[in-house]
Amino acid sequence: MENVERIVTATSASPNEENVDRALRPKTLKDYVGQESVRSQLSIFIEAAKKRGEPLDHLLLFGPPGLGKTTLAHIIAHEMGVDLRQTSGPVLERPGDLAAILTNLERGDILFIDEIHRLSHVVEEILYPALEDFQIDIMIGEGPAARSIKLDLQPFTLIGATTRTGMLTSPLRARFGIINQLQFYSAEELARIVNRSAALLKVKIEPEGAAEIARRSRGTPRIANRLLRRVRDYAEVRHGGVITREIASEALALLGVDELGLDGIDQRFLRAIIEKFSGGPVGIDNLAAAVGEDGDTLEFVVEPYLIQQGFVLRTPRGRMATEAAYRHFGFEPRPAAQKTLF
Ligand SMILES: Nc1ncnc2c1ncn2[C@@H]1O[C@H](COP(=O)(O)OP(=O)(O)OP(=O)(O)O)[C@@H](O)[C@H]1O
Ligand SMILES: [Mg+2]
Repeated sequence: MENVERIVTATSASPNEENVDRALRPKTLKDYVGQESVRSQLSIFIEAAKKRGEPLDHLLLFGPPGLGKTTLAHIIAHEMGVDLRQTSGPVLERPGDLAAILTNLERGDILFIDEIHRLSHVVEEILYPALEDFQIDIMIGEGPAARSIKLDLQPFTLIGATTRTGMLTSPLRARFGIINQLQFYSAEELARIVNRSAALLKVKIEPEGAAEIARRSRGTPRIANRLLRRVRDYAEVRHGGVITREIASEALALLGVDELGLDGIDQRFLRAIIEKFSGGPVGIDNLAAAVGEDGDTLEFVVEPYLIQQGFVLRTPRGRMATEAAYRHFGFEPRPAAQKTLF
């Protein structure tokens, strides 16, 4: 069962949800909503690479969970007309695991490594010459008889995805020709995504219903699609299936998602800064303890959206709640709150 309180957390929860993710994934760059600058850059790079008959440059995609990194990797493969091999940092335990994949790639193929910041050092070292010269050095045999041999690879494209670009080593980062950051989506873009998903899922939805879901989706397509499915359940049981604005709004309130799309963790996070730490500044570890959540989750999943929305400031001395956060919870802003900033 999905935990209702965490409904707007973007992390993909269950294998079942991954199936839905896949079914709702746009297949072409044209159907990929939003991310204008990334999209227009990529379409030029893709066209140029195709004209030259060369593989695309290695590409790094980063941004919070659920914004469409995996989707984009698949779209690029589709647009280039090549196959995509998907793996992830933690899955590649030994150099041999990666070598096996690399030597099986065909010319122009895409290797997609999710959570690339979690590659182990020894595996990462295999990757460097592979990316640069399409060659790998592997050790054959053991002990004194061990020797290293070079293997040639077919030219390929690496697409790395990460939520935490800061954790990438600089040699690895330097080997990407293209680095793209995905941004949170606007409510209008999310409404387009909700309408598209509703059509695919054969859900009846009014434009205001889609807009309501979009507004409360934390700028994140995965959350928009998840909320759509929850609201659909509610509409089917209570209202004969059509999602109107009122029904969306009622259902979302029931799910603990407030008018701005903030869920249980967001609310506890902001309230803790305000109520337990007098508005901050407070370090992420203290906050994690107060909220009962893992610090990394707070920093890389919860906080980015709250910062983007102007509820939290990240300062050298820690996190601070802004006036907007005080007002959102109906508190009088702390008089000194803004002054301590400077
Ligand atoms: N630009 C987009 N247009 C339409 N739908 C999108 C877009 N981006 C993402 N989606 C939808 O959101 C879902 C989640 O996207 P995706 O799995 O690509 O996110 P992700 O960035 O890889 O997340 P994670 O960091 O958790 O791996 C997909 O199923 C897809 O349907
Ligand atoms: Mg992904």
